[in-house]
Amino acid sequence: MNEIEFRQVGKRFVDRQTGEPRAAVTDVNLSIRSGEVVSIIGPSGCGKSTLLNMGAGLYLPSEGEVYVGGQRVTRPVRKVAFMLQKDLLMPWRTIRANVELGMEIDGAPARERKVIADELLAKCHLKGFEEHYPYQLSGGMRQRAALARTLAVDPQVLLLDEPFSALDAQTKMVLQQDLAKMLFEKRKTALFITHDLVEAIALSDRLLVMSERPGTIIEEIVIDLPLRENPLERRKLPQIGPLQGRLMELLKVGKETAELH
Ligand SMILES: Nc1ncnc2c1ncn2[C@@H]1O[C@H](COP(=O)(O)OP(=O)(O)OP(=O)(O)O)[C@@H](O)[C@H]1O
Repeated sequence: MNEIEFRQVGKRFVDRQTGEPRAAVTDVNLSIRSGEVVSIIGPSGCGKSTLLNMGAGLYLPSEGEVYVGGQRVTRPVRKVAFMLQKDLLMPWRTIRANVELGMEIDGAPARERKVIADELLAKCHLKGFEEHYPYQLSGGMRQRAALARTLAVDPQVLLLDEPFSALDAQTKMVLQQDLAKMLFEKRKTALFITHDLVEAIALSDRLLVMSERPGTIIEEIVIDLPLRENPLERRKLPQIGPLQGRLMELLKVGKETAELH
């Protein structure tokens, strides 16, 4: 079954300079099967976040339709969780209370919330930090807490907008490993945005490459490699280099700088 589907989706925003509507994305068609992890890569400003916002029901498409779990998305839906570069933890709540937030809104009993939150925090290597406040944690630990909070509501679909881009390289790789493992074990569907080409290859079943604004999908690349549940090992495969090279060609990385010289 297709868990996420975009049918001829376009989105226009009013241009701040001209006051006229201007297309941010155009004619986007994509289908993501249940349990698949798909990454979107593309130049800055091509509309990646706009696509994710439409998937989450935060923006409505100007044209076309978005479906999640077979249902048309017209407002934020419960089965979709969003994770951003900023952890958005509430500073006045403990880490456990932050993880419990979504379950609290859903009306889950306190005992059940605590069991689920503590289990997820342990999986995210935050055992012993349940009673700490966000300011007492490092950036990487806060992002782990944000991941635990995202998973606590047991969403069908995860929309991840550059969740690790603010982290240092080593912390990022460890978090990718945790995320990949959990997505694999729980058979979650995920749509992931990143500027990091190796991260995209290491984590995904498939990549969608977007053009410059107005963004549309110009290429689909199936990552026919093992070890999706273990990106630390997948990174070491010899196919990674050539795949990265192909993506750099598609994104014309370095071409503009070369022209300047
Ligand atoms: N709410 C808005 N109002 C007006 N213009 C917007 C709005 N949101 C996005 N845009 C414009 O739409 C285009 C696509 O933005 P978007 O943030 O989706 O791109 P992106 O590919 O995620 O960028 P980046 O890689 O830099 O994060 C940009 O030119 C942006 O300025």
